[in-house]
Amino acid sequence: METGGKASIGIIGSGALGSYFGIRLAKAGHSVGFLLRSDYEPVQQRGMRLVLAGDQEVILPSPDIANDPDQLGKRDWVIVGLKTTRNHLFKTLLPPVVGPDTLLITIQNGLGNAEALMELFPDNPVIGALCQIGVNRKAPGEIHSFVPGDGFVQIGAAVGNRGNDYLDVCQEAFEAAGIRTKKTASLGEALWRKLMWNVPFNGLTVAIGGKGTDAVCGNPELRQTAVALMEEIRLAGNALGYPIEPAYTDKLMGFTDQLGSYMASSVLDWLDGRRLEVEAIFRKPLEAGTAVGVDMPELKKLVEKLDQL
Ligand SMILES: NC(=O)C1=CN([C@@H]2O[C@H](COP(=O)(O)OP(=O)(O)OC[C@H]3O[C@@H](n4cnc5c(N)ncnc54)[C@H](OP(=O)(O)O)[C@@H]3O)[C@@H](O)[C@H]2O)C=CC1
Ligand SMILES: CC(C)(CO)C(=O)C(=O)O
Repeated sequence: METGGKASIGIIGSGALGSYFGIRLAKAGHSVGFLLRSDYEPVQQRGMRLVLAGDQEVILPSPDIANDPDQLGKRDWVIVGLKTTRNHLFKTLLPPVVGPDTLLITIQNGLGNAEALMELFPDNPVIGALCQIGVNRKAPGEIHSFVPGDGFVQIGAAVGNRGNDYLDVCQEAFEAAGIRTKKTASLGEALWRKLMWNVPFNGLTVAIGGKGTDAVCGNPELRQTAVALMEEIRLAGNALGYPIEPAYTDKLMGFTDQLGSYMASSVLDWLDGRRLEVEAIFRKPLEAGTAVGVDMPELKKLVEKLDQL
């Protein structure tokens, strides 16, 4: 797709976050096809809607939907919004929509997603999009954004991949669709910085029975554990070559204090009985940090706890 042009986009994993991107990009004039599973019939009848934090709505009365990836056909871009627990489905869901030049964009949390895409499609451009966006699917095809202003996304190319050539056009299309987008020269560093928040706050809030972030921030012992987890991740990131400064821990704690009772996506999964993304968000960082000699006792305990749930 040329700068300023419109892309043909497939959304594979049209849940909360995938639908958020798809609805915004469709409204901006791109040709977006959504792969749906359980939501297919209700969305066929009622369409899709995005309810923004101030109650404003973006409505797609008749979105282009499919319940089989073959019906979507090859796309210019494919946005992957599956939970990482479903990454084993890449090999069946993606080949029908991915052509030789299709840009693959993973909007998933955690480690290993871009790599899994590159393993299947070694010659395709791959971009990781790390979302500081908070959305929830309250009914089929009905997505609620609960971060005022919607937050933002950080995009970066996977190492050794031609995704770099697509960052500008991707940023431009996202911005034009109302998705605030920053570029990063190091997807790895951005991932480890994001893990510094996801590990303590997605993990501890589940481990204590599915609570908001204030339950961790407001309890001295849990707060100390959250800081210790952040430090373990930061040091692992440093050992892997990502220069994350010590002050970043304080910055994230200060930011989280402002959130009030925020329910991380893992808490919503846990409360709804969905599988937790333990591998991508917790176990892979533990393995990667340990492999470069960083002691991660708090993360080890957290993984053991999450495995028992
Ligand atoms: N929600 C958020 O605010 C944020 C989420 N993230 C990350 O984004 C990723 C997606 O999260 P989220 O959108 O919340 O997850 P959801 O569970 O809402 O979405 C996942 C979607 O994948 C679909 N799916 C699963 N299996 C198939 C299949 N075989 N065929 C077709 N569709 C399938 C599900 O369909 P079905 O409904 O039928 O199960 C569901 O719609 C995760 O990695 C998460 O950590 C990151 C930042 C914020
Ligand atoms: C970015 C954040 C904190 C939600 O926007 C998230 O990653 C999550 O809830 O899992």
